[in-house]
Amino acid sequence: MAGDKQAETTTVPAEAREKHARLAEQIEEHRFRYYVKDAPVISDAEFDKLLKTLEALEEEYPELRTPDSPTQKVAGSYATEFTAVEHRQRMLSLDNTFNDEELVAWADRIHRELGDQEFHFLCELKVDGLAVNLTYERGRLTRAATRGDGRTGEDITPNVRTIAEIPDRLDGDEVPDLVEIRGEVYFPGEKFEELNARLVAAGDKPFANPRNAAAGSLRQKDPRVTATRPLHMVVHGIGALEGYKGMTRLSQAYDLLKTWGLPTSPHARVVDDLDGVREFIAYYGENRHSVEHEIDGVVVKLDEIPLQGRLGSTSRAPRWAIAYKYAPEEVNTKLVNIRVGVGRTGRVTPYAQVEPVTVAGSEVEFATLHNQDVVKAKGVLIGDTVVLRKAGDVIPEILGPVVDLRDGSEREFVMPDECPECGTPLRPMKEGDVDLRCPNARTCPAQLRERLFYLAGRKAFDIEHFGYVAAAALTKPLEPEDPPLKDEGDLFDLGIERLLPIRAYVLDQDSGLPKRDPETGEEKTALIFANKEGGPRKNALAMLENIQAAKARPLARVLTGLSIRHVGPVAAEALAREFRSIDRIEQASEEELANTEGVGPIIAASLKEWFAEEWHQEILRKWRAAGVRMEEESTGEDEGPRPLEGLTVVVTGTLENYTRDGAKEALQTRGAKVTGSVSKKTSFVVVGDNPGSKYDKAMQLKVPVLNESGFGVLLEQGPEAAAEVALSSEE
Ligand SMILES: NC(=O)c1ccc[n+]([C@@H]2O[C@H](COP(=O)([O-])OP(=O)(O)OC[C@H]3O[C@@H](n4cnc5c(N)ncnc54)[C@H](O)[C@@H]3O)[C@@H](O)[C@H]2O)c1
Ligand SMILES: [Zn+2]
Repeated sequence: MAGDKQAETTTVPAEAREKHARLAEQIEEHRFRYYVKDAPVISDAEFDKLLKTLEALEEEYPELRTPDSPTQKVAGSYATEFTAVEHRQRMLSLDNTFNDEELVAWADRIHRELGDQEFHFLCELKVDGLAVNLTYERGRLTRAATRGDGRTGEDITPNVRTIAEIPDRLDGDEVPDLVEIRGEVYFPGEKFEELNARLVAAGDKPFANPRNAAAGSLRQKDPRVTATRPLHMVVHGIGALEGYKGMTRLSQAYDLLKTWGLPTSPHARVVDDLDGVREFIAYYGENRHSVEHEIDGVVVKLDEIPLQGRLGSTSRAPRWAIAYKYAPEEVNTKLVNIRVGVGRTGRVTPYAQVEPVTVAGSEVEFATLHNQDVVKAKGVLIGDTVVLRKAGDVIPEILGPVVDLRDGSEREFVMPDECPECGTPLRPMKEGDVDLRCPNARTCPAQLRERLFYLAGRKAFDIEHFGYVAAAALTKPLEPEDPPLKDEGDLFDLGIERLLPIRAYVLDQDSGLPKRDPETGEEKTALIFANKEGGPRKNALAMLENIQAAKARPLARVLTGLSIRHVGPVAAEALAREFRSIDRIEQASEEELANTEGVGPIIAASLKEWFAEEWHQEILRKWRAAGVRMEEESTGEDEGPRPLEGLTVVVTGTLENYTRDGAKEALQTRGAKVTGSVSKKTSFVVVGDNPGSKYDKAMQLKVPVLNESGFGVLLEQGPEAAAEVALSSEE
């Protein structure tokens, strides 16, 4: 019986054996593309899944776990362009964990092995680059090599010598006879696009992501090419060591390496227990992008070097260290199309439409591309498989193409000459600008739709039930041909009769594209405001009611709703507070506007431009006629007397009894205008400690200057009394 049982467990079904062989071959192929060609065709997450599948298969049929299996080896190989060199001590990989349970299991095992021994965890960042081994003999860099298969790497000494951060000679007299320094070479993310732009311009292959760029840049046949690449290194370990004693803690060894001039990481941290490790993991999970290099996780190590030796290693990884991997932010997907969108201010931007993929927990179908130069710089073609990245809450972006998967059917993106929504020829925003713009601001359906959507949004009129679909339907219905809104001027005159017959596409707010029926794939159209019986929908009536209610919104919101360039909610608040009516804003000189705190010259110019446009004036006329608020209503609190009306005051330096905002408010509630710069028209300059150049300017222009007690006089007794106590340049 016992014999039978054995036979059962050791017989691997042919099917499993074949599956194993197939997977192993695929894995080796991907490793070759990744480590030797620096051009993987699948994402790391996909690759890890293949490896996990293989591991699971070997778990089920341990017989398959031969020393040759990809699960048992340090991944990697070496290319024939380089001379093969043996590492003195093997370069290992790391075991991975993806959750707390696995981390606890790893730590438990250490506790078991070490018994009562005290030990510490050293937490480091897992730098996403490629491993290098630097050999220093008597303080001189004699060789640099890639990891290769862990025993044999590629000699890349001349290339590594081009990296400024890596010293040719170690500082200090007390250096070992021989030491192998292990570290990670990385390519900084913010330089990545620039590199691809250069490569594409020269007709070369762009890289898919910064990690591949690091590997590809370092592993150049010609080190002069490497020298042009902004490579950096972080030290993360020590291999062979001869003629040096007394390294007992890895963290202290790093401090020592630092004194030798090696680039150690400022982020490593020693902690006492797993809670400390968890904190470190959580912190960098949140702040993953505040670091100078890409990270794909955290590496936790046993800090005590002698104890590391006691734990030892498997054939591929040390037992005294483990990598905790964060959720992947990069996936591969197909670039289905590059479309162009028209924004609220008419800016026309290309964006990528990709085959929907899930990344960092959400489904992504669109990614930003900014402008046509960015599309070129990234070197992506329509139809490419691309690496898409979604980092935290940031809008998804395309890193680069997977060039090796091209089949010739891909095509280049061509920026259209005409607005995709209204056909107007596009123009640069300003002379020499890359960004193009649809100049048809008034009636371009895209611009009007975006303006209306913004106007109805939280920051402006805040009109409930007036969403993107309604904005689109009111400006570009399928039926009737004539839209109820020519521009936003007509908004407050809308009545239900005009709305009922409207049929339109149901638009997706993110893309501006019609939503599709999931079954038929057809673009959805609907009667937007009428119900099946042809009567008004509840939502439509509520929307109309809310539109009417919105007429009484505070002036700042009305201003925001006008979509004047650069005038967002903050500037609108400043304008409303200062001028208190649209008429007064219009009548103010550009200089007055520019001198208003929170406004400035750019907004001032933009306001002047806006008011000069006839159709904008018509919007104001119509809104006024409809009863939209055009003046700030005086609130109870600041309705008191305004003894400082007509004065312009500048506050500079630090006051003892007032914050800057407090001083400003005290002036404004009394009717004074507070500006940021001193001119001849300034009535008073209030100076605290360390006033700086505004004080000098006041002296120069002979503007009365008040110290803090003089400021008190101004507030309490008014301008005449204040003038008496003012300092002036005569004194
Ligand atoms: N997309 C593909 O086709 C493909 C193919 C092969 C491998 N890969 C990816 O490569 C990785 C596997 O590579 P691996 O076997 O080298 O293991 P690994 O990258 O998961 O971990 C080992 C390596 O981490 C590096 N490292 C970074 N920071 C470190 C630190 N602070 N301390 C110690 N080491 C640090 C070292 O270079 C070490 O060799 C996986 O992410 C895998 O997805 C992808
Ligand atoms: Zn247009």
